[in-house]
Amino acid sequence: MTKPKVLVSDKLSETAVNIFRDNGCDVDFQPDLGKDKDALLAVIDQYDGLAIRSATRVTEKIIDAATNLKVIGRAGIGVDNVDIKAASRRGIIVMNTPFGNSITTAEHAISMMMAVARQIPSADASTQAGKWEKSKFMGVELTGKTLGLIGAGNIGSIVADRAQGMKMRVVAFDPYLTDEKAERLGIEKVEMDELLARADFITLHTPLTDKTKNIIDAAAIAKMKDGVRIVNCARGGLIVEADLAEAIKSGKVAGAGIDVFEVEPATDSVLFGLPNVVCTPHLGAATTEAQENVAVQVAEQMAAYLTRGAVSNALNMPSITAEEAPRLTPFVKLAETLGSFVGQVTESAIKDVQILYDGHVSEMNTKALSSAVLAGLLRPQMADVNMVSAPVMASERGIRLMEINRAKSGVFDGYIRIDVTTATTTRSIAGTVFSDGKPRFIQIKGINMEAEAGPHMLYTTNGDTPGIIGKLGTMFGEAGINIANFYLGRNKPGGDAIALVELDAPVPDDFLEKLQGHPDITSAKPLEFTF
Ligand SMILES: NC(=O)c1ccc[n+]([C@@H]2O[C@H](COP(=O)([O-])OP(=O)(O)OC[C@H]3O[C@@H](n4cnc5c(N)ncnc54)[C@H](O)[C@@H]3O)[C@@H](O)[C@H]2O)c1
Ligand SMILES: O=C(O)[C@H](O)COP(=O)(O)O
Repeated sequence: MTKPKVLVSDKLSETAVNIFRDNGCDVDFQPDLGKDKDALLAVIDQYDGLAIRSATRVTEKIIDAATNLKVIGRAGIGVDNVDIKAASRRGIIVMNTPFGNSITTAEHAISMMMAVARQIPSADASTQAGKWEKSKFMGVELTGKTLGLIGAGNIGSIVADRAQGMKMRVVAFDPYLTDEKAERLGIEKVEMDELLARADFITLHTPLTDKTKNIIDAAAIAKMKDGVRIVNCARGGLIVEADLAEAIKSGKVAGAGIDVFEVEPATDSVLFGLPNVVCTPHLGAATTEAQENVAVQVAEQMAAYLTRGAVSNALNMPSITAEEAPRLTPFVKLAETLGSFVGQVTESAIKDVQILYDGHVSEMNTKALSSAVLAGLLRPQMADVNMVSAPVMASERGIRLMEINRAKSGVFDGYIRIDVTTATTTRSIAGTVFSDGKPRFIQIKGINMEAEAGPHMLYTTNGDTPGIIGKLGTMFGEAGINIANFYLGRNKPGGDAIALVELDAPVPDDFLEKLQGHPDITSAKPLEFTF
């Protein structure tokens, strides 16, 4: 088997290279390549994995050219430099390392807060310039002051903890912060306007999203206390730099610590040179410890996915641990097969997909299984869809997904049933996995049967009349088509009957037409399954 090939296109610790190699991947370490988008574009089709930090911009154009890419690994937290939508559509997993640099970044935010409180950079420059400007650099204490956190996730929580150690009172605005977590952290949850009105120091710890972009603008600054100090070690674009610059000049804002900029690298900024503005070049994650953490973690995660199918910390796919992967894999295959069956017999737009997980299957990673059902269902329409892209494709097509988990309710220890509804009908199929690890159909259209899924199958429906099975068998024989397996089922004597026929090769077109024109056969559909 050829080894997966990984490109490291940013400045990652070289430990990552060894981890990739030790875990069965070939790796190209080109730490400056990511900054040159044309160079990246020219080589990206050679790689199965791309490991990056924030300097590589993985645009839709890069993703379109990345015909072999399976995983993008961000050694760090923010993934705003990756077009996740485009990656998902192409079935490429995007993973990050959500905790590896959080302590380091929180410490940087605290350092910035202290540097701004005591004007340390300017005092240092002045002192080293031979001036002794003791009265010029009057600072403020942190003890007893109110810190307002905008965003109280991983980094915000650590900042809160460290600030409390310095006897600050901490309030936070974060719509997704639960009351229980706020209580556990010992912080007061407040609305944005209250935070702006009460905080002596404001630090930002949110991702850059449509909602957080420009969250600190002139209007927000106007609601702040006079003499407030602001720190941004999260993302450029959260603060409108021109508005902050005006507020610094007017004295409304007494200082700012800025690690991240609207445009990076920031070689020029309206904030440069203003009094008590402390700037660093996106150094939040820049410690030996954090860089080692994120490099090791991203390499382990990517290699685990490329060589063993384990998924962790993916932003566009449910996690699958290396331990559960072997047990889950046959059920993923089953889920895809059930989806594929219905996808192949459905020729109109799908509205709803209901997936029932019964018995022990309901305790598995059903998110991953649902992605597999959708992938199987959509593949007849979209050849390249996979478990990553299927949920996006389904939602873009307005397909509603509903999952039901249920305790064991029948003879099987566990099974999956899917009901797929179009404008005119609902199709239903159920299946399970036996100890041989192979998918079995156990019910089609509510009719019980037990059929092993094979690569080439024919599905027929007919009225339950005497002699039909013999007629079918004769037709196959006369056409010289060998039957590998023949499975039958009916809802009641004389009612609806179905047959699933496994063949050694795909059903020839002329034979299919003959079957479809036969007066005793209601429908005949060829089915192909890839395992
Ligand atoms: N400067 C650096 O080098 C550096 C290093 C690491 C992380 N970061 C950035 O820091 C940010 C936070 O990282 P994290 O690990 O704490 O992420 P996180 O996901 O743990 O926390 C983000 C928090 O922001 C909150 N949030 C989302 N939308 C919000 C809104 N509209 N208003 C208020 N809060 C909102 C979320 O509920 C969440 O609690 C990320 O953008 C990350 O990229 C920067
Ligand atoms: O989101 C992050 O992890 C930080 O912004 C760090 O970015 P960097 O890896 O480019 O330093």
